[in-house]
This record gives sequence, structure tokens and C-alpha cells, in this order.
Amino acid sequence: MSTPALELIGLKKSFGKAEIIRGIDLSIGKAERHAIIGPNGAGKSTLFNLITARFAPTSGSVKLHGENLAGLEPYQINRKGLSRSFQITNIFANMTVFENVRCALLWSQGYKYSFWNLVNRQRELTEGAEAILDEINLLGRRNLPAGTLSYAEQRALEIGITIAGGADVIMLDEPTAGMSNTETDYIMDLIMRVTAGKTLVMVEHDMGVVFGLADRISVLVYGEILATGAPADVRADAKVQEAYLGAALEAEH
Ligand SMILES: Nc1ncnc2c1ncn2[C@@H]1O[C@H](COP(=O)(O)OP(=O)(O)OP(=O)(O)O)[C@@H](O)[C@H]1O
Repeated sequence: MSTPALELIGLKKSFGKAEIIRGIDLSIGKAERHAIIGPNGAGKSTLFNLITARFAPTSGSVKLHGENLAGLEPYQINRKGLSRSFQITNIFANMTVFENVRCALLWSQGYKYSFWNLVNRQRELTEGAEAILDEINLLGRRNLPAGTLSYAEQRALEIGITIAGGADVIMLDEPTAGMSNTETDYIMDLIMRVTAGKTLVMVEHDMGVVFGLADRISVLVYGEILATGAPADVRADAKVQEAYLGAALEAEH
């Protein structure tokens, strides 16, 4: 079997005496779209922050393409090919849409402080930023201050920023939160396109998005994975129905 894109091994996290992540083992394959779902407070954001090294685990480990990430800083993990979005919009409102993407490209390539690299790479950066803007349907908005975009467009821009460095593992935290049905469809389509051939790990509350996008789903309840599997299997799982999905699916209608 080929090395998984992401592997969580015996992962635990406590805050003080409270054990929030209580021993998670999970393998996510290359090019798999994986959704993490579960009730409020189950530990989804904490798990996300453990994978991306914003939090250090209390015990256990995270491997990216077989490499243990222990001790690495978030930016180092980013350069190894894992990129995440944030629940809170993470764009520079006064900079143009184009500059936001260009900045993300620069940052991801580590040219931040090198003047000569900047000079030599101008064209490459401009073309790279334009290609991303095209992918996220924002080429026509390139010269607008990012803060003037609609909410859904800002979330699309954020996805553009997340994919800018060419990472092959993309983590999205509630990408459709607060959106109308039309906006949700728009972002779902965009996610499908920009993550084609990449590994996607997504925390999402909207069951339409989860069941529409994911190849596999993990249900997190009280810091543990209750079930992992294909959408149809997870949907049919009696434990999942009881603990979460029955209520979550009802809430959709
Ligand atoms: N830095 C922290 N310090 C102490 N407790 C924390 C910290 N971060 C999260 N928690 C606690 O961990 C538990 C899980 O929180 P988390 O945000 O990971 O859940 P979640 O599944 O993402 O919830 P939601 O769906 O509401 O976003 C909660 O009880 C929360 O209060």
C-alpha cells in the first residue's frame, strides 16, 4: 500500500485536566477527500490545529507523506505541502485581490526578504497569481480591494490563498459556514475543481457539502472517532445515527 498523505497515530490532546482529543488513529490516502464531522465541542477544530501544528499533541504523532511532523513550526509544515484555511477570513482587506494571491505565492515560496529573487521572479509570480485567480473565478475582480468582495467571494479568495503555494494536502475549516444555498453550491464546485488530484481534509457542518464532496467521512464524538468510512456506510451506521447524524440530517430539512 502506498504511504498515506496524512497519518494520525495515537493522537491525544489535553488542555489542563480536560482530555479533548482522546486517542485518534486515522490514515488519509493521497487524493482522498476526507470530511471530519461531529457535534459542537467534539474537538474538530482542536484536531485541525494538531494536524497543522498550531497545537502540540500531548502524545501521539502526525505524519505527512510518511514524515513525522513533531517539532516543526506551522510554516515549515506548509512548505512540506500542507496548507490550511482559517474559519475566520484571513485576507488583507485593503490590498487588491491580485496582491493577496501574489503575497500568498511569495510567502509560500519563502522569497519574503530576498530583493533579487523578487526582481527575477516578477513575471512568474504575476502569471502564477493570475492562474489562481482564474481557477477561483476572480480574475475579473483582480484590482478591487479584497474587502469589497462579497462574503462568498472572500471565502473563494481565501481558498485561492490556501492553494497558492501548490500544497498537495489542503485543509479547509468550515469553508461554507454562513453561506446561502447558492453560495454553498458555488464554493462546493470551486473546492471540487481546485482540489482535484489533491488530498482534502475538511471540517464542515453542512451535511449536503459533506456527502456531496467527501470520499470518506470521519465522525468525531467527544474526542474520539466513532466511525470512518464511505459516505453511504457512515450514513447507515447505527452508532453514528444515534450519536450525531440523525440530529444533524434532521437539522438540514
Ligand atoms: N485552547 C483551549 N483551551 C482549553 N480548552 C479548549 C481550547 N480549545 C478548545 N477547547 C475545548 O475543547 C473542546 C473542543 O473544542 P473544539 O473547538 O475543538 O470543538 P469543535 O468540534 O471544533 O466544535 P465546533 O463545532 O463548535 O467548532 C471544547 O470543550 C473547548 O472548550
